[in-house]
Amino acid sequence: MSGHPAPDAELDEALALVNDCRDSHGAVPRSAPPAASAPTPAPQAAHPTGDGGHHDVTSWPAARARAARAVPRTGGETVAVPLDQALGLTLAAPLTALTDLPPFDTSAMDGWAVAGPGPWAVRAEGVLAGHGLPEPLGDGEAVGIATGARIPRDATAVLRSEHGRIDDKGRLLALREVVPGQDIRPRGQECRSGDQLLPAGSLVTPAALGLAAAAGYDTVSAVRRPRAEVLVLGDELLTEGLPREGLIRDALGPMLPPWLRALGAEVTSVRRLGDDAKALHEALTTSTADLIVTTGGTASGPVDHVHPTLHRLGAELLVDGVAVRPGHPMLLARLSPGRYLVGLPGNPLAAVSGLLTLAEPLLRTLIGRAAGVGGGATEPAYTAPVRDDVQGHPYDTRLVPVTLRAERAVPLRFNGPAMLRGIAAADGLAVVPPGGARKGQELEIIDLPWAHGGSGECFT
Ligand SMILES: Nc1nc2c(c(=O)[nH]1)N[C@H]1C(S)=C(S)[C@@H](COP(=O)(O)OP(=O)(O)OC[C@H]3O[C@@H](n4cnc5c(N)ncnc54)[C@H](O)[C@@H]3O)O[C@H]1N2
Ligand code: MOO
Repeated sequence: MSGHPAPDAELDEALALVNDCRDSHGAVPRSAPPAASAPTPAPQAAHPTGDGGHHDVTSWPAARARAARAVPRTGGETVAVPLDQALGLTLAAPLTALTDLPPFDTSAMDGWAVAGPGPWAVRAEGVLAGHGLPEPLGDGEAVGIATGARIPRDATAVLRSEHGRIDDKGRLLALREVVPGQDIRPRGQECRSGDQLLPAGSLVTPAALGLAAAAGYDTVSAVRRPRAEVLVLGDELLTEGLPREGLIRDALGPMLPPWLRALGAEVTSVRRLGDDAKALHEALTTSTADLIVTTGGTASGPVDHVHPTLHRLGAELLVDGVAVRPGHPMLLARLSPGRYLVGLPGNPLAAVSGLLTLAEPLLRTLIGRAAGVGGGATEPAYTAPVRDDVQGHPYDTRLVPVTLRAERAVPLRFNGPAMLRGIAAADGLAVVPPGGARKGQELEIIDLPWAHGGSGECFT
């Protein structure tokens, strides 16, 4: 579709790392001036949309901010979730300790609990973790104790097993100086009952689950995952086998559900509707999802049914076209209070762009993790210097797949709107301001869910 020559065929490698960041439609001449310092984009881009000019195009930062603010900050519904199902959710309320931690004075080491200065007479029966309350110690007495066991009343210290010796009269001798309180973890050392351990809005991580359990929780109060439904439009799409006779494989049906899950949604269904306006209308009127994500059909071709269907439904278009490449026909609509639609362009990298520009900020607010939203950014901005000059669009932001090497962002080839080869090897998308970027310029990086660790844990 772009009409660009294929990348250098001699460099037939999985991904070459070059400064080859052409616009898909050849809209940017090679002489387009790279920006020495990035201009601040205007809230509304002033240039024509290229699709008939039927709407105002929103700047990329403004589109993200609008998507983040489309939903009330209160976020979604609060639910009590058992700990084993809460990973990846957001805390709807602060995690407050239900107990002191530790809940009682405990021994930090295996050895003896001792009372007063030694040598000590050693009791016959020791104290183990999880057992009943031991008898108080008298002055000059010691009792064998295990790590985690309750400290007997009136004990003054714990002597580690390697620091004590039983003499031939059966008395315990200290081989080191004994400091009062040593190796005793006093009740409440970590927290007192009622202390806030994590604020509302925190991600429930494996560590948070451990902390919640230690602090007495069986369930946590979390924000319900927003329900998302994916509607894949297009008569040309195959779900299996090789492309043939003008038909191509659907790349978005397999890609979007796990990605939406990584952004916090519960994907209830993926439906392939073809280019059928009636089916689309019916799907939009009957869906109970919080978020419908459509793919394709956003432009103004003869079978691009998204705009006419939204118009017919009286939906409120919150964002209708964004000054970003790829992906500029993306849109965000409110179907009714609490029900949203993100229209992703059909070109696969353009769809990724729409997902990260509109669906991500919207979902962040819906899952209650929008605390950091301000001035349009949906997360605290994170930047990296770009390794090479990057060609820009004269008016629009560009999102360019990059890998991060030695703390520099390396632009990847195969970044055309219809290509997934670059993004599949990327760690993030660099945000290239209108006019382009110079080698060494700090660019905002949008992280991809798999960028850290690659364990797949993000796709819960
Ligand atoms: N006259 C104009 N035509 C187009 C414009 C424009 O401004 N004026 N914009 C172009 C841009 S940019 C994009 S992006 C696309 C957006 O098109 P749609 O959202 O209407 O998507 P389709 O036309 O249905 O498909 C576009 C392209 O993507 C392929 N596709 C669609 N779905 C999938 C899928 N699930 N998996 C893989 N590939 C998919 C489809 O076959 C087309 O090649 O419009 C331009 N046109
Ligand atoms: O080029 Mo289209 O940018 O949005 O694929």
